[in-house]
Amino acid sequence: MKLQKKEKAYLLLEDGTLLEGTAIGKKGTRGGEICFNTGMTGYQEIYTDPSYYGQIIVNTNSHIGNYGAMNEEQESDSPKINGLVVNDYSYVYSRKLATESLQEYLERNDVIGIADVDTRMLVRHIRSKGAMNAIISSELEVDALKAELAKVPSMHGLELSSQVSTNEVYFVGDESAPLKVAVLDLGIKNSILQNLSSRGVYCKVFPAKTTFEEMKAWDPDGYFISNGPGDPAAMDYAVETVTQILDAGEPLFGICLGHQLLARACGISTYKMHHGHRGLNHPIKNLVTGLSEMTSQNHGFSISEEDVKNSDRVEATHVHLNDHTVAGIKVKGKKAFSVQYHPEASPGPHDSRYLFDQFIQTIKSK
Ligand SMILES: NC(=O)CC[C@H](N)C(=O)O
Repeated sequence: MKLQKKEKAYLLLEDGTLLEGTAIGKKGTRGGEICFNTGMTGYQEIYTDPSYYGQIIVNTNSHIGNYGAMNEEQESDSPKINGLVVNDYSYVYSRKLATESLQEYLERNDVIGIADVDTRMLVRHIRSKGAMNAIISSELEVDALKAELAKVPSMHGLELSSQVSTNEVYFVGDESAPLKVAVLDLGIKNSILQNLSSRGVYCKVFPAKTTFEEMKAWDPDGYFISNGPGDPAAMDYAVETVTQILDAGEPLFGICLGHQLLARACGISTYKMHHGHRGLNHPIKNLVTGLSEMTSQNHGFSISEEDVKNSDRVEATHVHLNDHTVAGIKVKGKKAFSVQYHPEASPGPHDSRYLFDQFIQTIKSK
């Protein structure tokens, strides 16, 4: 093992909180919205989930890096987080299948991070003060850092999907599969596409700003609206696409950002949560079956409970048992439904994968 020389890094929060730690990953300075994920495993899947684009992630699990990194655990082509905050960082790894250390992986992919931070204190701080911007630096002193932090845009009102979506159309699955689904890529995770293709779905993945007419020209059996980063209130272009899919009466399934956009297309407003839901053990109740499921979550916006209650267009199908936020909806009289959480897991429990089967049943009943 190469001996690591410890270099200082700072983490500065928008409310003035300043923490000192050790620089990890690539050296440099980068800001974003700070949020925490409570998952005990799956760090590489989290860092490569494009929904985290623009955000600095704090892992609450205190040991990070100890099982290294490997290609099969990428949820997109590279890490998408703007920064990483951890407590006990491991430069060595002890998993046979891993191909490199987390340090090699982060350096190679330009991810800036800080270790040796009291993450328990930091998480309690974010949980009581709410989501805010922050900046990590291994090169600037505090005054210069304050000036850089002031330039970091607020997540409120930010459109980010078009920056992480594919530029070119591509296909996933077997061309001779029985079903064809048009996928609107707003920052999609690989495991969603795997969950569809392994169930006999041939997927054509379209860039974020594709219109309904362009997708329809392929003559798909159904439409999927993906997860992704940013504020759904800044995505009228995608709300328009979803509205047209609904008007055409086509089967539609949305996950996370896709859920928020389906809600907006039905006149339900979205709002920024105090500090969001990010972890692998969020309890959800399915209001149709009465059964509960443990879910993987990653969202900082939510759809209005009040609007859903008063809506004659949608009904709630799932509720989050910790705070009673709406976790799933279906559109009355349509073949369209969505969930706020991640049935594909990766990382996380597999309780909710039945939703992919439900989508396929919905398409078949067309
Ligand atoms: N995972 C997602 O799709 C996140 C959706 C949205 N960007 C949010 O933070 O709520």
